[in-house]
Amino acid sequence: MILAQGLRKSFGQFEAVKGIDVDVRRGEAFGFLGPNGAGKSSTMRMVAAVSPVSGGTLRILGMDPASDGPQIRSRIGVCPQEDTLDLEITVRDNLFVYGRYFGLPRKEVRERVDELLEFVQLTEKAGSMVEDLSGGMKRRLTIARSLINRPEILLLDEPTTGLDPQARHVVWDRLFRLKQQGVTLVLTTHYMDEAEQLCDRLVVMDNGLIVAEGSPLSLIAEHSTREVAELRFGVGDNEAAADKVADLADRVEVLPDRLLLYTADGEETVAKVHERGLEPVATLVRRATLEDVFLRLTGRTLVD
Ligand SMILES: Nc1ncnc2c1ncn2[C@@H]1O[C@H](COP(=O)(O)OP(=O)(O)OP(=O)(O)O)[C@@H](O)[C@H]1O
Repeated sequence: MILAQGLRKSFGQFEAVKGIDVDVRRGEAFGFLGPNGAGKSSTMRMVAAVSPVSGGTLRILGMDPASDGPQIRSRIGVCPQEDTLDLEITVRDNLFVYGRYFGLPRKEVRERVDELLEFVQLTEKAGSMVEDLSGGMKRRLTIARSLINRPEILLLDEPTTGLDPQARHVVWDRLFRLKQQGVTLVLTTHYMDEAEQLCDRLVVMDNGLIVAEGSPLSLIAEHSTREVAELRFGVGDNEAAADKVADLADRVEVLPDRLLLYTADGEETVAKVHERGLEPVATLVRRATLEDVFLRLTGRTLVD
């Protein structure tokens, strides 16, 4: 569906994407995970055929965005990071006007709009002005709008940024359904839980480069132990404690507010920490996540 080889994007002297290889297959949910500024949006804009490629090759549905932009854009859907809805017209009219841009006949657009309102659970809000919607409703409307042309690929740039947990789950649920319907999903996110929930495969980006790729589970298996014991000591005591427990874990990370011990059995490790006479203020044993993968690969947390 999407094939990039050595793909680059420059803004003047600054290189935002420094040569990445990506291969997105039909029907999968593919993610770009990385912190702010990693180059995710720049990549998405090239894939959406709205930003020219600076180097390397890019094919979308087998076509070249440099020469086949309109054909590509007619077969993909784009849900941008910022809601770009028209605030001064109704929910229904936002979809209707957008559908007409695609040159669809009125009757067909009307039917499609009803279908999409139902799909994103906004039928009851059809006559409301957009400015009266909650953040989650606006995001669902933007998703509905991106689906008006029945796209084969849906590009979503940070689909749940700024939404509260409940609204995020509603968006995730709709995206799952789209995937079940066979739509290929490509999304960017800096939330590792979102990447784990939604993505079959993903690439981890940092500083314009791909630092790892695979399924969430395979990335965790490759770059982390199964469990992580998080220990909190008093302010400034984490470094000193790290030296005393280093041999208890496969790997130790010292973060400003806590110590992470990577180990096969977190509870057992915590017990051994106590046996050594150390008394953390708080302990937590959890399974490893993509956040741990990112930390391992870059030395930073995703939210730094
Ligand atoms: N139009 C532009 N002109 C100059 N620099 C840009 C432009 N667009 C992006 N950049 C820079 O390119 C880098 C990558 O930005 P990009 O938006 O692709 O990152 P991102 O991973 O999507 O992060 P975010 O989550 O913040 O959108 C950043 O340093 C950004 O400042």
